[in-house]
Amino acid sequence: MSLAPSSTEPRIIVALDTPHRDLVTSLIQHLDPSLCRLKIGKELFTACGPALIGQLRQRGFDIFLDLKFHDIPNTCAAAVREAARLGVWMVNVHASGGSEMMRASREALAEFENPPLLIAVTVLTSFSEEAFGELGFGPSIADVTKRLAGLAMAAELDGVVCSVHEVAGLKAAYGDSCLTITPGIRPVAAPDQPVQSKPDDQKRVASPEEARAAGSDYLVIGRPITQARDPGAVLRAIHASLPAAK
Ligand SMILES: O=C(O)c1cc(=O)[nH]c(=O)n1[C@@H]1O[C@H](COP(=O)(O)O)[C@@H](O)[C@H]1O
Repeated sequence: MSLAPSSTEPRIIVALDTPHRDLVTSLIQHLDPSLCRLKIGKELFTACGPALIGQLRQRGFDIFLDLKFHDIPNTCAAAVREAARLGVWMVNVHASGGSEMMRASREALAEFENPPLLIAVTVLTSFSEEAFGELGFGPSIADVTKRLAGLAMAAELDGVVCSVHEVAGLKAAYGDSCLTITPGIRPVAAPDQPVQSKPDDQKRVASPEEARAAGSDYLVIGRPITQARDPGAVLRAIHASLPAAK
C-alpha cells in the first residue's frame, strides 16, 4: 500500500530545535501550515511539555513528535501510545531497539481510529562512515540502514528516517510502502534564494532538490529555516524549488 503524500500535502517538516516557547510563537507567525509541518524534538518537548503540541495543532500544523523512543518493548510501546493520545501526526522509535520493540509499538496504536504514522530511525544523519564504523554494527551505513528498514517493514511500521543517500536503495527494495523521512537537508545557496548551506553537525547532507529526486517523501529542515533572517521566505523558496509532486 502506498503511503506517499498527496500532491497537496506539505513535504517540508520544520524542526523546532529550541527550548524557548516565545521563539516558537514568533517563528510560527512566519510559517504557513499549507507549506510545512512542524517537528517537536527532545529539547523543545523537555522544556515546554505536551501542551505546546495542542497549541500548535490549533494553529493548523501537523506535528511530528521526534522523541526517538528506544527502550524495552513494553516501555517503548506505552510511550508511543501516549504520543498518539496527544494527537500527533507522526512519532518515531529507534529501529535498533529491535523487532519486538517495533511490533509492540505498532500494536499499541491498534486502539486508535486515526493513529499517527509510526517511523523508525535507522542511522542518524550525523554519522560519517568512519564514525559509524567505530560502533561495529556492520559493513557500511547503507547496509545497516537497509537491514534496519527491513526490520521496520516486517514490524509493519510506516517508514524510516534516513539520509537522502539511502533513499533510492530503500525505495528500490520496499517501494512506497516505506515512507522516507530525510533530515540533513542543506539548501544550496543561490543568488535569488535567501538560504544558507552550512552542514553544522550533519555529515550525510543533500539539497532539497536532491532529496526529492532520490524519492524522499518528507524533508526535515531545521537550522536553514529557523536560523534564517526571514524563515518564511526561506520556507517558500525551498518549497518553490521542489519539483511538483506526481
Ligand atoms: O529523527 C530525526 O528527525 C533526525 C534523525 C537524524 O538521523 N538526523 C537528524 O538530524 N534528525 C533531526 O532532524 C533535525 C535536523 O535539523 P537541522 O540539522 O537543523 O536541519 C534535528 O531536529 C534532528 O534531531
